[in-house]
Amino acid sequence: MVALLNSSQIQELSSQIPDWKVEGKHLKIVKTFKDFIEAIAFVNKLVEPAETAGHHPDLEISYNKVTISLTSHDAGGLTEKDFALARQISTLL
Ligand SMILES: C[C@H](O)[C@H](O)[C@H]1CNC2=NC(N)=NC(=O)C2=N1
Repeated sequence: MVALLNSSQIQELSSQIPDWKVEGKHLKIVKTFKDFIEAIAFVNKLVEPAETAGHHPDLEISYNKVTISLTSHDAGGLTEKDFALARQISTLL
């Protein structure tokens, strides 16, 4: 299991991904698409990087809006894995 990050590490890493918000033990971003089809197409693009990383986002889809929430369930908070996946997801947005 990867180690939990401390608050100064979280502050430093989150400054590199300004589109994402730190909300408690999660990194969050909300992205709006043209319609449900495009929202789902985007969600499908997350499968490959998540499987490769062995780390998976929590997803909420509401019509054309996708909320992505990242946390390390096993560690009980934010780890380097969450930031690595957030940086990767940002390249798809
Ligand atoms: C065995 C496997 O590595 C674990 O079940 C993984 C899978 N993906 C995961 N993803 C996230 N976000 N947190 C986890 O703790 C987690 N655990």
